[in-house]
Amino acid sequence: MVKTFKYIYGLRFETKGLENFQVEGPCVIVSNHQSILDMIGLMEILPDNCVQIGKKELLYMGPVGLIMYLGGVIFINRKSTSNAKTVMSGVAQTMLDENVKVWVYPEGTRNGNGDLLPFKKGAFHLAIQAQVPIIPVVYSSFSSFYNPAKKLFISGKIRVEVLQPIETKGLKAEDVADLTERCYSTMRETFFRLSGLASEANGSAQSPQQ
Ligand SMILES: CCCCCCCCCCCCCCC(=O)SCCNC(=O)CCNC(=O)[C@H](O)C(C)(C)COP(=O)(O)OP(=O)(O)OC[C@H]1O[C@@H](n2cnc3c(N)ncnc32)[C@H](O)[C@@H]1OP(=O)(O)O
Ligand SMILES: CCCCCCCC/C=C\CCCCCCCC(=O)OC[C@@H](O)COP(=O)(O)O
Repeated sequence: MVKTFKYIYGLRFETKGLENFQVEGPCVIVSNHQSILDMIGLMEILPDNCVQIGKKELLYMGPVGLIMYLGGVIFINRKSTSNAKTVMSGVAQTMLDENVKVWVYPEGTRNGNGDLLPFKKGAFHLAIQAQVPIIPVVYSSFSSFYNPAKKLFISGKIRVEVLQPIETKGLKAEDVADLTERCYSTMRETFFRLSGLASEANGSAQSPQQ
């Protein structure tokens, strides 16, 4: 049902690298998060046996919260790191026992500012604790067709790339920072390339013709 919104809003997806989802066993999928429109992009490529990590406030969104709950979304309290850590440690064991993939938005919030926010570390702890690969997924910038501040929402194309899995076998908790940084730079580079944007050192992005 969520996928059908792409026809209503005139969104086209161009997807590359879906074969990278063909890993044996569970994995942690990380992707950038610009807006609620990401839910359409999520459903466009969602692999089988995959659940998402979501903020607990979403559980209270009436029928939508109920659908998410029944769909297996794992709710975390972002205001309590210790609570979120406890939940995610449980997830590491469950994903192995039940062979599920877990989808995390490592920016931890929506960001439509034409760049990626620094990544939170939960997804990377999870992958290392479960010793499963990380699969980065990058969606191009929505800003050419969707910008709430400018009251812009027209039809547009979203490029999606599923990148090659990053192995975590043998990595330990002390490797989380490096792994996070590696994943962040690969995804940021891909984001700028897919969006046709030139990156700037201060984090804001400009299109080459601007
Ligand atoms: C009509 C039909 C409708 C159907 C619709 C169906 C839709 C499908 C549902 C889709 C749901 C989508 C939901 C999207 C969202 O809600 S995004 C927001 C929620 N998600 C997240 O926040 C995930 C990303 N966040 C994290 O991973 C964070 O790390 C978090 C675990 C939450 C902790 O937060 P915070 O304290 O702010 O982060 P830090 O990363 O800075 O961590 C602080 C220190 O703790 C250490 N840490 C973190 N996690 C762990 C862990 N698991 N184990 C051990 N240690 C951990 C981390 O290393 C930091 O310490 P150091 O600085 O390294 O010393
Ligand atoms: C003009 C907007 C058009 C909306 C198109 C909707 C298409 C999808 C249809 C129904 C799906 C409803 C599912 C709602 C799930 C919301 C997930 C989400 O995006 O949560 C925000 C959360 O990650 C971060 O929250 P904050 O950015 O910190 O607060």
